[in-house]
Amino acid sequence: MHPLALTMGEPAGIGAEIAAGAWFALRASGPAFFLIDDATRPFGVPVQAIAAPEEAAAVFPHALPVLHRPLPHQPVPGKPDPANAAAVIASITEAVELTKAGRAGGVVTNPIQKSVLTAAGFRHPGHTEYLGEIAGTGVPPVMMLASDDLRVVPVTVHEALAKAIARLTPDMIVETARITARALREDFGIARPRLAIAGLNPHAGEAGTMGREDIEIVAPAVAALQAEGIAARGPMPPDTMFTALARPSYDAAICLYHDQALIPIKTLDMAGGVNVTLGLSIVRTSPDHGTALDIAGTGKASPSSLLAAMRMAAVMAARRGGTAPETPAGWQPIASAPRDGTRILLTDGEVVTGGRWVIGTRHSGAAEAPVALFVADSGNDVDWKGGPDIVEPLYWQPLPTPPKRTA
Ligand SMILES: NC(=O)C1=CN([C@@H]2O[C@H](COP(=O)(O)OP(=O)(O)OC[C@H]3O[C@@H](n4cnc5c(N)ncnc54)[C@H](O)[C@@H]3O)[C@@H](O)[C@H]2O)C=CC1
Ligand SMILES: NCC(=O)COP(=O)(O)O
Repeated sequence: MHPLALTMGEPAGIGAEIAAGAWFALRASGPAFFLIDDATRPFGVPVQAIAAPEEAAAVFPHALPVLHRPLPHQPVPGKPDPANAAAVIASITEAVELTKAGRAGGVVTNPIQKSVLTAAGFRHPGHTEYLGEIAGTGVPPVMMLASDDLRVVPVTVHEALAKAIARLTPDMIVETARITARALREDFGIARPRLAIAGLNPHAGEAGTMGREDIEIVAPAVAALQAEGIAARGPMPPDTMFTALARPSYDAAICLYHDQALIPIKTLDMAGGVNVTLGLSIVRTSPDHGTALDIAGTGKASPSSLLAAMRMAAVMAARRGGTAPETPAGWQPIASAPRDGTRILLTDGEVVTGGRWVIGTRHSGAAEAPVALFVADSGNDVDWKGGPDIVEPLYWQPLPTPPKRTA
C-alpha cells in the first residue's frame, strides 16, 4: 500500500504535534504516511522535506516525511491566522488528488478550525461535505465515528439542531442507513450489518404522547430498510441504546443529529475514536477531536486518536485494494484458530475482548469460510434477530491467562 496522506489541518492547532507523535509511534511498524505541511515548522522530531509522495516510504523509518507546502505566515499556537486558510484547504485538496491518482493510499485529515475557514470563504461546513464534492460517488457523504465498541452515524450533521429536526425525513434516514450498511460490509468486513435506528423524542416518543416524529418519520424508515433486507431496528429510545448492555446488539447506531451520535462516542472513547467518511471513492479517516487550540504548543496533545485513524485508514485501503494487512506480531491467521477460548482481531483492527468468541464455519453454496460468533457469558447466543452475527475475523490469539493471586 502507498503511504497515507496526512493534511496539515489548522496550523495553530495541535495538528503538527500529533503528526509528530504519530510518526514516532509508527516509524518502525507503519502504516507509513506523509504530512502535507510547511516543513520549516518546529515539529520536535526529525523531519525531511520530500518533493513527491513516492519518496515518503524510504524516509518514514528515519524522519517524518513532509511534502513541503510553505505557509504565508508562521503559525502561532492557539491563534488561527486567516492568511493561512487557503493553504489548509489546499492540503486537503492535494491529499485527495494524490489518493485519486493512486500516489497515496488514503487521506487522513488533521482537524480544521471550521469558523476560520468559513470566514475565509470556504463554503463547506466541514471536511465531510467538501470531500463529498471532490471525491463523491453519487451518494451523499456519510459521517461515521467509530471506536472499539461503538459506531455512530449522524443523519444530519453540521447544522443548527432546530433546522436539522425540521428537515428530517424517512428518506434521509433510509439513505444514510443504506450507505452505512454497505460500508460496514465492504470497508469493515461485516457480512450482515445490524443497524440500530435512534428515536428522536424521549422514550422514542412514548407511543406518540411525547412527539409524533418517531411514529411518522423514524418508524417508516425502519420498515423501509427491513423491506430491503437490511437488519435495522428502531426507533430505539436514545437514552438507553448506548448502554454497555445494548451496544453489542448492533454494528452501528444511526442517529438523527450530530450530538446524539457524538456525545456517546466521545464520552466513551475520545482517545480511540475515529471519524471516517463513508460513500467516497477514496479512504478518508480523521481523529475524532478538534483543533484543541487551548493546549496547542504545550505538548499535552495526545496522538492516540490520530494513530487509530491511521490504522483504520490502512486497513480500509488494504481491503479496498484486495490485500489483507500483514499479520500483526503476536497474532495468528484465523484459519488455524481453535473453536473456543480465543481473542479475535477483527478485520477493521478492532480487538474483541468482551464476552466470548467462538470460531465457526460459514457455508455459502459450496464455499466455507471461518467466522467468529459472539456468545454471551451465560453461554446463550445473543438475540441476533435474524441469525447469528457474522463478522470477518482475521487473526486470533489465546485469551490472556488471569494473573495468579499471591496472597
Ligand atoms: N475533523 C475536524 O476537522 C474537526 C474539527 N473540529 C473543530 O475544532 C475546533 C475546536 O472544537 P472543540 O469543540 O473545542 O473540540 P476539541 O476536540 O478541539 O477540544 C475539546 C477539548 O478536548 C481537548 N482535546 C482535544 N483533542 C485532544 C488531544 N488530542 N489530546 C488532548 N486533549 C485534547 C481540548 O484541549 C479541549 O479541552 C472547532 O472549530 C471545531 O469545528 C472539531 C471536531 C472535528
Ligand atoms: N464533530 C465532528 C466534526 O466536526 C468532523 O467534521 P469533518 O470536518 O470531518 O466533516
